[in-house]
Amino acid sequence: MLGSINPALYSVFFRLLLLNMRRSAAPSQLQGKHLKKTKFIPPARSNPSPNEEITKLNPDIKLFEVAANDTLLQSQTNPRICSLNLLPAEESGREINHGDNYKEKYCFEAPAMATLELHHTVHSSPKEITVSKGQEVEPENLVKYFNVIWRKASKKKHKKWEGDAVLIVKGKSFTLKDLEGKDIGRGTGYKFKDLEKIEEGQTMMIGGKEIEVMDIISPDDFSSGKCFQLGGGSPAISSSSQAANRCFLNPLKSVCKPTSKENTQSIFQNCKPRHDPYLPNSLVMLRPDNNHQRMFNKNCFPVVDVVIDPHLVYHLRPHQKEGIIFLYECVMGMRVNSRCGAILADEMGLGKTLQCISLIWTLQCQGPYGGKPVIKKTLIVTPGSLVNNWKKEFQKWLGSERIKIYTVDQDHKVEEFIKSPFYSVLIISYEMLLRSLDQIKHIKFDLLICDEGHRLKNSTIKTTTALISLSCEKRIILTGTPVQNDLQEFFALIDFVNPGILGSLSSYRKIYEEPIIISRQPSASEEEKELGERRAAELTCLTGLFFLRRTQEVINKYLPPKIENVVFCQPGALQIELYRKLLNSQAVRFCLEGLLENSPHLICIGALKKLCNHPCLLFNSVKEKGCSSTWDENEEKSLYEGLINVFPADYNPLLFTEKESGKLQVLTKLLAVIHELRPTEKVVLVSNYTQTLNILQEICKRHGYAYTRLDGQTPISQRQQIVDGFNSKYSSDFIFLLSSKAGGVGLNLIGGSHLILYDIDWNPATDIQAMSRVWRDGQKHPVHIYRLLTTGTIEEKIYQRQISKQGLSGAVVDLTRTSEYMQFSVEELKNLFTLNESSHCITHDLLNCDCTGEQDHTGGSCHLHWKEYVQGGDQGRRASQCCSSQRTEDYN
Ligand SMILES: Nc1ncnc2c1ncn2[C@@H]1O[C@H](COP(=O)(O)OP(=O)(O)OP(=O)(O)O)[C@@H](O)[C@H]1O
Ligand SMILES: [Mg+2]
Repeated sequence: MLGSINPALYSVFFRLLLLNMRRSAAPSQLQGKHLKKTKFIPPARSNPSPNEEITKLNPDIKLFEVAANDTLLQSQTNPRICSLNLLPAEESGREINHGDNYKEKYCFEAPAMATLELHHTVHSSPKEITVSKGQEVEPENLVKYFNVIWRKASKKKHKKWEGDAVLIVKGKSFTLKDLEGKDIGRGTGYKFKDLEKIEEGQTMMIGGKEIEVMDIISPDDFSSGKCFQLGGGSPAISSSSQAANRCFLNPLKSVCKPTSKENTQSIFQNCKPRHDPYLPNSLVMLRPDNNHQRMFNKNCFPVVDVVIDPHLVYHLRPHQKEGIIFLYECVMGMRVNSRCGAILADEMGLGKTLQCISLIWTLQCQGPYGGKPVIKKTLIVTPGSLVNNWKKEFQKWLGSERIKIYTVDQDHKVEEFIKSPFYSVLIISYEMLLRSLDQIKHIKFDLLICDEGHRLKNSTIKTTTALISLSCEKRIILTGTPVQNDLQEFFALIDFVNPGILGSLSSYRKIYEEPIIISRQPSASEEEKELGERRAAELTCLTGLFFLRRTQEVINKYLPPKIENVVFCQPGALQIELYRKLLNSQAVRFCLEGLLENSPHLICIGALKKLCNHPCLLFNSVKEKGCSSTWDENEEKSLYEGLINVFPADYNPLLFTEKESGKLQVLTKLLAVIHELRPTEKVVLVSNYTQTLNILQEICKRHGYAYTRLDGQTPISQRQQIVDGFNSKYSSDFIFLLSSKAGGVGLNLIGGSHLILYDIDWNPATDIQAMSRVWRDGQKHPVHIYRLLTTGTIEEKIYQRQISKQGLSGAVVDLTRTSEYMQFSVEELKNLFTLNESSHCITHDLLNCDCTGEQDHTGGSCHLHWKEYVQGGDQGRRASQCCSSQRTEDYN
């Protein structure tokens, strides 16, 4: 009986396992200053004129060098740089609050690569091996690297150099690589004496190619890959990147050009910061350096401080201030010369929306040159469920008068936005964007924000190609779960925001992906490992300039505590019998023998997962397919054959009972306890399947719980209303039924303080996203997360896989990856297709926990066994495990 449940029982309700699953990403490395490299200059013009020298520093060509070495140009006197500056000269060194870690502006956390762990370890450079005779290294092992230019051997009079290359001399052999990393020449058997003598300026014939040695490359520059970035025709400016070239256009040109002399004068006279930069808490953006001014301030407007609206600053958390500075510098092309893209990959709930709103509001009203606004129109593309959430956030932070927002839905077409001069921000879902692309293409957007942008990981999908086709060069991707375990997908995100910055895909593969992947293989040699690590560090360094990720730790102190519980539930009798039968089916046996084609294991896995949720979910398939005579459904037939006899003869799936599913039984008890003991608190109940949500909805009805529901069928226009209704303190809803596919990302469900994940996904990122819906800014109560797992079944195995993957990678994984892409070995399938009935909880057994798992809970005694340990490196997080035991029968 509900009334008789002891409150203490609430806390020890089930077998618990608390695991803190994420680790902080380590900080990125400061990008070092690169030495200026000799470039590919045709020999006849080997003494460049001063102008050419400047051309060499054109960011299009010397991208990484200039990005890291801004001072190079600043120190030069350039008469074209405006000297008119309304602030006194000495002011340039004044104290203005540029945010907490302003000084370390390039030290934000870099992208953490999950499986490939592309991060952070900058290893000492490989020992330099030279060919000098005094050394004891065997000649065959000596390696030297050179920048060279090359051309085919020819007797023609007017020969042309064809390009830059890297010459690698090892012992008696050499390899010539172009700047995309491809081998373009090889040779062996050379006299050691000849190779030993190679020096700058020397020309020689090697492998049918004439080369001229430009300079020596240090082993460090070779292993980091820098020597490939800096040459002429640098991959950083590959032809794939039209947009990259467009970055050099003056971002202000459409909004900043003064139309008349008077206009110019008035700009000069009235030009002052919109907000006072000297107030104690003012947040002032970085002033453009001389290089930037030369590029973007063609009209020589006075430089004015850009100051974030104090109204916003008042609310901003420290990490949000840093985030705004980061975004500002990225989109203004101040971090990587003339590249205007950024990826803000803060973990869920850190307020990426507010950071973007602050940026939009700032750029729309201000600019560093003459105070003229940098942008006019912004396009925000977001999942359907979040369109109105964005609008609401704009209103929350800026009210409805400051900025006019237009959201597109069935009844509000893009045409309205085009016709009206009032709106400056267009918010649209990814689906609607594709439908309205023709109209959208004709609008000039100055800033593009792609929320939950991990979906752009594939450059060939329609959404990505549609967005790439928009001419806007200031692009921001927002994501709480960036693609981090696949280097190609990572490339797609990077290339979307800063097209061409990593070169072409083929050069990226040769220079970064291949060495990194090879270095991770167990068979990798020391040399390969070292090379892979160096390339990974270099890649992290480059992308870290415009990739920012902070973990939830930064907001911990503003939020109430969060308690994560993993609840292991014993399966019901019907479930066990059906489960055994499924595992004995011909389909499963064939899978284990590798005898069937077309991934039949996915059908088997799907059936087992349904069964774990509730046997009634399987009944219809069993009835239809188990008895079907259609040849096509042979595989499913062989899975379900004979199962119908396990169900009671008069079984009616509509009249399902709680007892038939261990998890459902636990769930109903849990809901009852929460309802009784915390009557003012609400529950978010999440499933990956609509059919399961139907069952959960039926449970709500049976128990008289007021509920609301959001799934894929809910019209987009109604979604925010449903969310607002639930979050309102006046709402009588006790339960929010949520489909993780439809509403797992981005939603704020702070009205609920209990979140129950009814089923588990293969991809931990999906679960983490769903779990982050309630533990967010604005939450008033301590948050309880419950993950329900059926003991001994496939659910426990998936959970273990999740933990081990996260443990290994220490970072999130790709949100969009589903089981269809998963490969299983026969061994893994054997493990998945086993029912462990002998143990109460195999996960608990694997943890080697001291607790016996056999506590007696009668009388409400709480026997919890705690272990605390520190995970990770310097920023190691506290993770807690709590093991307790309870059989579901105890609650009958
Ligand atoms: N400085 C702040 N003070 C108070 N509330 C804030 C602040 N910043 C953000 N919030 C609130 O926190 C909630 C979460 O913010 P937001 O939706 O922007 O998170 P997010 O980073 O986009 O997370 P997700 O990756 O899940 O989409 C919102 O309700 C937002 O209004
Ligand atoms: Mg968001």
